[in-house]
Amino acid sequence: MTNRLELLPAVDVRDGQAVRLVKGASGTETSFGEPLAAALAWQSAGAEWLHLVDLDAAFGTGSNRELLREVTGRLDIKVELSGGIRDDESLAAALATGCTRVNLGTAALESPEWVAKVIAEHGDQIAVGLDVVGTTLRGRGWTRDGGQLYDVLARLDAEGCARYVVTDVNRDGTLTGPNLQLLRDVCAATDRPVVASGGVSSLDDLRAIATLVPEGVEGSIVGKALYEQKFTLEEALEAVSR
Ligand SMILES: O=C(O)c1ccccc1NCC(=O)[C@H](O)[C@H](O)COP(=O)(O)O
Repeated sequence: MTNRLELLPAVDVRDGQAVRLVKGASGTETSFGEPLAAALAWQSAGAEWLHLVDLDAAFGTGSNRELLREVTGRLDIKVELSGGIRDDESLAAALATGCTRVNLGTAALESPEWVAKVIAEHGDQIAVGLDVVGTTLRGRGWTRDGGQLYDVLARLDAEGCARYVVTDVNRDGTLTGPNLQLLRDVCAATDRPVVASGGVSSLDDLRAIATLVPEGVEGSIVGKALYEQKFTLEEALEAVSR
């Protein structure tokens, strides 16, 4: 684990476009244009990671697989691929893009035996997204309840899960700030690195997340704040560099 907070600018793709949702809800999209243009802009600005999401695959409304493969192939930086990775076929396609790791969501809740198998097979290439409301997990593009956070966390820890991407669904895409207490609580419950996701609105939010690095927060995904130009990626990287 590094001492500096890693930043993962997000490109969430729906129907071929980069979009942002409010609270992860289908139908709340604001479009921000070409995914490849956004990804290349973050790379040029100094990003070391991209968090790239196929929202159609997550919601079961289609697939942007070819587009995500093209975007990943055009980048030199590390890519975390998310959305609708739920079985051997979708996992193989995701890993074949050359991404650095994938983020499993629904599958971790609905197919625990498969997830245990792929964690054993792929190790550090598998992260699990813990998308929560209170301490209840949400699956299937965040439309169904999926069990209790700390029960699932204990199970995944025992199976050797390498890392968690933790999202407070009610903060996601709202620019209302990260749920720092949730991040602290998850870090206290696991010795695995945690990637924070959802709600970042300001450089102070990123500085606040960065104070949790000693507790186990490794990185932060940033979406809407960058698209709405609350700050630039260069400013964000500078803010967490010390
Ligand atoms: O990551 C997923 O698989 C996913 C599935 C369904 C709905 C949303 C999903 N991800 C959203 C994100 O990862 C956001 O880009 C990220 O939380 C950034 O949020 P914000 O900074 O609040 O815009």
